[in-house]
Amino acid sequence: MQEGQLQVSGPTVFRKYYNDSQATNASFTSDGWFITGDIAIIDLDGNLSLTAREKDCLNINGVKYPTLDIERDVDSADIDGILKASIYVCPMRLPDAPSETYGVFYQHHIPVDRSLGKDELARIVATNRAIKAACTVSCGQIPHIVLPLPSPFFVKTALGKVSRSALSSAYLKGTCSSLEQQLSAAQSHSDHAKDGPRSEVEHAVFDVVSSVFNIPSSSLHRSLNLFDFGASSLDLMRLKQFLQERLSVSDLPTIGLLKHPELGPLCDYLSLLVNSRSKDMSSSYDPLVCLHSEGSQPPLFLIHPGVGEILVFINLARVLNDDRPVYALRARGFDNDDKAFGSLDEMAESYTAAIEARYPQGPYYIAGYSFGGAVAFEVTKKLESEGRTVAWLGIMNLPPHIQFRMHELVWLEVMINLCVFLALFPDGESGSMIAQVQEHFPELLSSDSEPSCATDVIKWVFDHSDQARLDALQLKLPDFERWIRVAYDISCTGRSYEPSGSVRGALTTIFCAIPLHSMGTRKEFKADRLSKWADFCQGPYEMVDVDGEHYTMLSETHVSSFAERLRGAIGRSQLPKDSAIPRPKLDFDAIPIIDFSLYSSDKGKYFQQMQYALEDVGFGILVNAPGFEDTFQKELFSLADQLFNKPQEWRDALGTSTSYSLRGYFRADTIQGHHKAFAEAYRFGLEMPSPPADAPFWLRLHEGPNQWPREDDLPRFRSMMETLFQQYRNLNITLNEHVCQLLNIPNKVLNDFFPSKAEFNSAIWHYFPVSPEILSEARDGFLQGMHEHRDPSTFLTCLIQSRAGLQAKNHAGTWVDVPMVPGGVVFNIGMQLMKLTGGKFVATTHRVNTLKIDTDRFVPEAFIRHDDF
Ligand SMILES: O=C(O)CCC(=O)C(=O)O
Ligand SMILES: [Fe+2]
Repeated sequence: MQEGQLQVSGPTVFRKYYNDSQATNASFTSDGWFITGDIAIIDLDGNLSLTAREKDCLNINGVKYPTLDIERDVDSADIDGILKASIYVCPMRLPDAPSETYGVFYQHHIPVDRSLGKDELARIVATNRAIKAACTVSCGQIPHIVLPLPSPFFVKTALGKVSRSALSSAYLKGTCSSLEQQLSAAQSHSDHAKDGPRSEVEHAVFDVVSSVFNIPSSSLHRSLNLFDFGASSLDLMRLKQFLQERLSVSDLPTIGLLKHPELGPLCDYLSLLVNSRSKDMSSSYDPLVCLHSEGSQPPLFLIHPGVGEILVFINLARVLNDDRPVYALRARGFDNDDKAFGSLDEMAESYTAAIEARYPQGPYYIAGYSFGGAVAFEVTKKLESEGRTVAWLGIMNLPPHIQFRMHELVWLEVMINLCVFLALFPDGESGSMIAQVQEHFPELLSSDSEPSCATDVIKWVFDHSDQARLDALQLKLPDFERWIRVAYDISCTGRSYEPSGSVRGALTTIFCAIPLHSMGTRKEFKADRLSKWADFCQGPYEMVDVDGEHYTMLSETHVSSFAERLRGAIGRSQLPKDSAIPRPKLDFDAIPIIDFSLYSSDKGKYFQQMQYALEDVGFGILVNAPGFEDTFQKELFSLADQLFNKPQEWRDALGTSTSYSLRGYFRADTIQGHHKAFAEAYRFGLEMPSPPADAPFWLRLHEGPNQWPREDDLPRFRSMMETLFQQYRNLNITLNEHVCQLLNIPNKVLNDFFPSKAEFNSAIWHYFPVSPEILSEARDGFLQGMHEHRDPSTFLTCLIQSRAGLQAKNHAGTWVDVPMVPGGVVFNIGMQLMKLTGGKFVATTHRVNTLKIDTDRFVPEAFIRHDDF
């Protein structure tokens, strides 16, 4: 049972649109069935269910793009000059075009037949350009037309929705051609002024690009990216050939195109190439080719299959749509005198280094197609052995043991495989091709290495390939020959490859397609071969069936469904990632010091350090945090010093025993038992009215009027402490947002729960220095300043300290000193935040050790819902 297009016919079905043969032709099959536009399924009992609307999707070369998604993306781009939800993406088919395209129409007040002023045109051109860019980013396809139209064009259907087909057909009928012409003239004028071609070579490049991609030159500009507007591997081959002809360059390196997908840089590169008349413009070998440059998530790295090229990933990168850049790794040996890699390990070494250099911070997402799967496995192990996090490893239809297969791959077969891969023979004819080649070159039978007659064989096969396909690929004999050599060298590296070791943390996904004939059925291939990956994964591992066969799983037909499964797998990798990685938490021997100003100058580094502090240590010291300058801190310490130096009776008069809410002064060294500490404190918070006398004590804790010393007794004390209090609040609110970014949740989530001011309190601690009298009470290197504990706080706890003395316990049980850094703010995680993050952030046990305190230590701190003291 399969879904299909619902077509209806019968006495109750209308037979044509009145006076509109174009609409009729578009909506009826040639034998008179009405194409409803619904996708439906009929079950075994004959029940019909509608499953989707076909017309809500664009169908470009067989790839479907939901129009609503594109509209939503344009809406969220907040483009000047359009109202929210007033934009319609309308599929259309131009006369004689092989595939559908689309137009974008939005509501505007100008009538279509009026001639417009210069400024008005310029505004609309800017809006249209922004819409075009947003659409192209959204679906990878450039709209055929973007037009503002007045409201009468936006006809509603019986269901009250704007009819997209009415918009398309109004456009196709030429109803808005005067407006279209005015805009197109204005646009090409502005393109020229701003961004258009600047030299002869550039004009030539624009012309060629325009004809290869069938886009008017007027809509090309230097910042357009070939991949973003949907270049396929075939397009690139054609582009290369046309550029070579037009620029009279005999051998334009493919890599030159792959590395300069933006028109501007491509023009610069080609200008240099032409001007220097040099054939060799490719720089030294770099395996990475960027196929998609945008996205907020870590990049995906894709490793080439046995043929060494990465063209097969271009479509995948185009439809992946996973908010992450995509890089492909291309084998060595295609360009200049580059030599192929001598071993799989050398290859993995080189790719690992390139990946690390491009994206040092990780985590890594890596996949390999066919032979590339084994390389991806080796790269993953190398990264993990260097302590890096690989979140996901994807292996596309390759078992771990490949030696037997690589030995099967004699030279002849490697060559034929490349032909199959490039579709140089009609379907199903590769077997007979092998037989024919063997008949012509009997010496091949006994040869598993490259035969002496290789050049003749290659030429013979080339001559017997599908010439139309060769033309379409623009593949010339020397390129074909070199390619076969690279592919053969790669397959040789696999002959001695023995998998060993295992992937530690990454989720490993094995994508299973229909295997090559010699491997049996998919079921057998999975059970006998692919499942052996389980022996090489310590982390989670899964098998995912995909559409198509070994060589077609990424083809135009299957690439969308493959992309969907790949996205799913990457998505799953994020869940078990943290629990699966056996990186021990609390494995620290120093407290990280983080420069807050990195947040502006190098966000990546800032978050990397923050992540380590929150996930692995539970503690950190921020320097350059706004509002905590060293001079400000010093004044606070000096005021604290003055407060605690007042006579005992003066301090007792501000004592907590006289405050319902326990605000004020108290001595911790008079407490008996575990909580006894050689310290005293002054507690305060936001000014609050006295709680009712009958309120239960737990509702009164820390909420009430402060017991401030008199201003003339201790000038500036109150105002400085109130300022500090504000600064802590502000810092917490900022850090909450950073925490959200690390947790990958909307920035405001934590601040939405940030408590009202009343629940935000402060204390100033005064720790007594070690003295001969109390020294005898020390046990195991510890004398109590504050007992060993974890904070109960829900948000980051922050404090400033005048001296060292605080210690945090690592996983080995060693106490690590939290150093005193002038102008620093110590922050740490409490148990609530640890629980809220499922243990991602760690609440670390800490204490204050009087043995470390040689002279009075003052600590004004801030806490939120923090009543453990
Ligand atoms: O005074 C210090 O350094 C630490 C204080 C503390 O851990 C707390 O109040 O929870
Ligand atoms: Fe604490």
